[in-house]
Amino acid sequence: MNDSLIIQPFSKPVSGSVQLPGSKSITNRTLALAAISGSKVTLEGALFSEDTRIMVDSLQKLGFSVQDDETAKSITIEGRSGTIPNAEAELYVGNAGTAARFLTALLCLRDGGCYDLDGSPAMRERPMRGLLDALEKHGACKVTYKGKDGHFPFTLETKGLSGGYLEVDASASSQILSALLIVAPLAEGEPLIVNILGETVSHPFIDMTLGMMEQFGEDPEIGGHTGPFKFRCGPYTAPGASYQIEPDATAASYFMALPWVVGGELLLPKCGHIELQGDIRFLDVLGQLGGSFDEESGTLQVKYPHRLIDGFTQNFNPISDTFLTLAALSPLLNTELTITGIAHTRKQETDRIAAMATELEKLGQNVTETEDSLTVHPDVEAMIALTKDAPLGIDTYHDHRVAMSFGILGCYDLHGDGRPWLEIHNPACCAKTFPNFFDVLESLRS
Ligand SMILES: O=C(O)C1=C[C@@H](OP(=O)(O)O)[C@@H](O)[C@H](O)C1
Ligand SMILES: C=C(OP(=O)(O)O)C(=O)O
Repeated sequence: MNDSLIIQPFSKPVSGSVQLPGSKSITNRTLALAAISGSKVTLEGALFSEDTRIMVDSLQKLGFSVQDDETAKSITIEGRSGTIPNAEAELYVGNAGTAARFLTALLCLRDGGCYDLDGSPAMRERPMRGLLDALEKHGACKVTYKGKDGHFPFTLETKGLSGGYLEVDASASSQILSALLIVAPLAEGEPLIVNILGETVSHPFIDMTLGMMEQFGEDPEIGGHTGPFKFRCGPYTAPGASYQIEPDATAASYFMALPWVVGGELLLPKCGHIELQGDIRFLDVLGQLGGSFDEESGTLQVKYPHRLIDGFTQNFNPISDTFLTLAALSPLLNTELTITGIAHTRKQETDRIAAMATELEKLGQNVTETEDSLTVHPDVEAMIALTKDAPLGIDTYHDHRVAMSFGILGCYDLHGDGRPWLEIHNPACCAKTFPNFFDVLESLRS
């Protein structure tokens, strides 16, 4: 793919059906749960992208048998009942938050292992301390940092996970808690009780973890879904020989938004059956923008009979991966938009609040940031003036969601004559979760 992609606006309302990739979060959770189960499982409808490739490659380096078939979108993995086959490995987790946190916890199940872990430059800045401190304090590992304390790269000398009582600060990322919950039932001896210190962000992802642990035969004994959590001891059992992965609800958010931008309607097969992913609640946000949704045989139909353009305030903490989808469209609203609850996204692929603010300001929008919020005062006239002579370039900061969100905005026929006005730099960064995003968008145009 070229270094830059000029987005061709849609000259007529969109219609058609979008085949979405499998969920990143469910694919990488299934791989982690299956690896430490006593079962052989085939993931169907799995995501094939950078983040899941990293998980598959790492599990193979650790000695697990993992076979994948990208054409069939299936991955088969043989569980080793909590054993990590190889005692030594060098793992590279790129910028995959799920792989970084889930693998770190998984490794600690091995007594006497020594693993070197590193990530991309962005990952070296992302929060790991809550997880590493909890594991180290519990005696499950010794961590030697090779760069900045609390961050990648580090060496993990692992000692096995014992039962007892463990406290974790997961206020920087829910993945820290999810990682511990995934390994908790494999603790040796007495059951492991996991207690949360302070607030957790993105709580629907904790529900996803607990829901999938339940599918794999575990159920917390106490504390419900807010903790403390206590599981029985023993490996997981897969719910069957195959496991169907839901389509990715965050990826769906771009195509839920597209008909609002260009008119028309889209069909999203299997999106009517999404149960594990909180991001499907982005539909409630779009409902406030006039969206109407029908569900037939699991296919979700998205259309906008009334294109409401009033702005509003919304706490995006539970669905923070989708805040960029809405923020990028804010220039097309007619009143101010405020998004709150997103401080933790400053420590994700990039500082997402700063990235969105910078790019929206480039488009002439009046933007105010606080530590945990973003307010946009839309100014469509300024955007028209700034793009009248040539397409304006959007920087994407190696963040797939910045690229995809502004990609949807660029589909709007801003000048009324089909002239392109937005150019996405480094569109290939979508490979993290949705490698063919811009091809799918193009197919809808024709
Ligand atoms: O557990 C998961 O699969 C995820 C949890 C969320 O991370 P944070 O809890 O760090 O927000 C989300 O942003 C990420 O894309 C996927
Ligand atoms: C935050 C995200 O990813 P990660 O799994 O790396 O945290 C994301 O996909 O928006």
